[in-house]
Amino acid sequence: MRDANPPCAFVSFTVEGHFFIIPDHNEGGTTVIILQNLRKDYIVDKKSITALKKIDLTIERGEIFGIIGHSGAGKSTLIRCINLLEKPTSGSVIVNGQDLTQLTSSELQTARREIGMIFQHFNLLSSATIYENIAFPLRLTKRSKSDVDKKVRELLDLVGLTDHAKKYPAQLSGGQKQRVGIARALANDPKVLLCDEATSALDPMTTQSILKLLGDINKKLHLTIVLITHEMHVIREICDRVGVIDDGEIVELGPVADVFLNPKQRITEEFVEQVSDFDFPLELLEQYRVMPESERNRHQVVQVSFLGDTTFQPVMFQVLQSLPVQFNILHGTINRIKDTPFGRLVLEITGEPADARDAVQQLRARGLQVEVLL
Ligand SMILES: Nc1ncnc2c1ncn2[C@@H]1O[C@H](COP(=O)(O)OP(=O)(O)OP(=O)(O)O)[C@@H](O)[C@H]1O
Repeated sequence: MRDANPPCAFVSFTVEGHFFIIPDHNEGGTTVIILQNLRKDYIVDKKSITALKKIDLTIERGEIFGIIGHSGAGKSTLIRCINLLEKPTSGSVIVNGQDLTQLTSSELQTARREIGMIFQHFNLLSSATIYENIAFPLRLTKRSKSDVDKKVRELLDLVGLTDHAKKYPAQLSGGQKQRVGIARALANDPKVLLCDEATSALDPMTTQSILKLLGDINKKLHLTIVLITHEMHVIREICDRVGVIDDGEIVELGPVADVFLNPKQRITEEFVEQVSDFDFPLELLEQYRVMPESERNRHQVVQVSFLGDTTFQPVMFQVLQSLPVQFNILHGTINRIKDTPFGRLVLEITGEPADARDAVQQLRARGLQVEVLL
């Protein structure tokens, strides 16, 4: 599990009130993106619209970082600030150790080769073949014809489109077009891939296959991926960490599993509910509420959440069997958050109230998350 605040491979210092940040070459080089105090105002009809207020964010090399938010929250502006397609009003954007806001336009052009990007509507050249679409960014770097050919064929193979090289975009499905977009974005071996709602125009099956491809590429190339989405299942499927953006601010940030298990903001709870397949019928609790108090006190209903290895370990049953209580499973599911198994059970614990409380404490002491429902 990664830290919410990953280690930084940059050193920062202040001289005469000015804040400086430079790469620390003695470190392993784990930090690839730093956004500092980022603000973006758009001016429309002489009125200012604040799209980003005060964004501070650090993204580690090799991680898949998701940004989720509702329409208008500032997601597109934020991701487009990372390659300076949008110029921030203030703040710094440090990618691969360079503050992009300080570069000349030709330096920025060079720096952008290290930052690939894919888009919701693919942005392919409709009059060029798939081969030519992928070759396009390579030709801008003055590579030899044979180098270009070798690289295009490697990329076609990577995204599974070797047999489609001679086709035109209009002859491909949406998923295949996005594969071309991915191949084109990877042509110059970028260190970062930005995904702007890359699966929003695709059906669920195709979305899965594109997310799988992005996950595989992340592992194979150790590529840092930043994606924006309004769909929590995308975050759950491939992201390591997530930032929730609301009204231009990141209101919650952390490893995906933590955010799923313990959402702190109402907006995050709403996003988590989008993908919740844990529909415990709350009316089941009614049968306890109508019991005489003396009998009701002997029943406790708890929801136990498991993450990672504990999901398949008999920890819970060992604890409950060691105490003078009986238990009964009322409801349960097992799912996955990225590669981590994640389970939830609703249990009825029957026994003396003190023993039931003891059971809850012992479960918590073993690292299980326990919420008392009744
Ligand atoms: N080019 C622009 N000119 C003026 N205002 C803009 C521009 N782009 C975005 N905005 C405004 O900035 C705010 C954030 O927009 P942004 O597109 O970044 O949000 P978003 O979360 O990506 O939304 P969506 O999911 O609908 O694309 C909104 O109020 C939007 O109207």
